Amino acid sequence: MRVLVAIASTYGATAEIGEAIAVELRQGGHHVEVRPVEAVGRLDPYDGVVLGSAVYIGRILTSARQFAARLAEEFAPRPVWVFASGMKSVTPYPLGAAFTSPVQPPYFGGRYTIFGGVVDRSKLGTAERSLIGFVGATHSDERDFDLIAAWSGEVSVRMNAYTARRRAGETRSIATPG
Ligand SMILES: Cc1cc2nc3c(=O)[nH]c(=O)nc-3n(C[C@H](O)[C@H](O)[C@H](O)COP(=O)(O)O)c2cc1C
Repeated sequence: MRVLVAIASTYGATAEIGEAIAVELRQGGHHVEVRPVEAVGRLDPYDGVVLGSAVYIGRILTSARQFAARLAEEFAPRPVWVFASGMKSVTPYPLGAAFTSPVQPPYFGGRYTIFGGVVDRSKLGTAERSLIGFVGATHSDERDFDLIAAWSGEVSVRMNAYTARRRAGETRSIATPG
C-alpha cells in the first residue's frame, strides 16, 4: 500500500517516531512517505495514513486536529491509524473521544496509542520551561522504539489485510455486476 505518515511535531521527537514507523512499514512491503502535516497536499495518492502528534498542555497539536478534519472529509473510507507522543505520567489519554471512540473508518477503533516522548530542556525557552513544571513533565527521553516497532508491525499487517479485503470486494463486484 502507499502509506502516508503525517506528523505534527514541534521539537522533532514525534517526527523521529514517524521515521521509525516508516522503517517498519517499508519492511512490511509498503511504499511510505513521511511528511509534516502542514506539507501534505493531495490525499488521494495514498491508500492509508498514520497520523502522529506531540501532546502539549493536554492536547494534540492544532495542526494535527486540522489534518484529522481533512482526513474525515477527503479520505474516508480508507484506513487511518493515530498515535500521540507525550509524557504518559502527564497525559495518559490525550487523543480525546473524537479519535478514540471505536467508530467506522477512517478511524480504526482501538488502534490509538500514546508513545512516550521527549522533553529536552535545552531546546525550550523560559516560558516553556515554566510550563513543563506546571504540567509536571521532566527532562527525559521516554521513547521505547521496540514498542513503536511492534505497533508499526501490527499496523503493517492490518493495512495489508485491509487491502486484501478491498481487492476481494472489488473482484466480487466485477464478477457480479449490480
Ligand atoms: C511546554 C510543554 C508542555 C507539554 N505538555 C504535555 C502534556 O500536557 N502532556 C504530555 O503528555 N506531554 C506534554 N509535553 C511533552 C511533549 O509532548 C513530548 O515531549 C513530545 O514528545 C514532544 O514532541 P515533539 O518533539 O515532536 O514536539 C509537554 C512538553 C512541553 C515542552
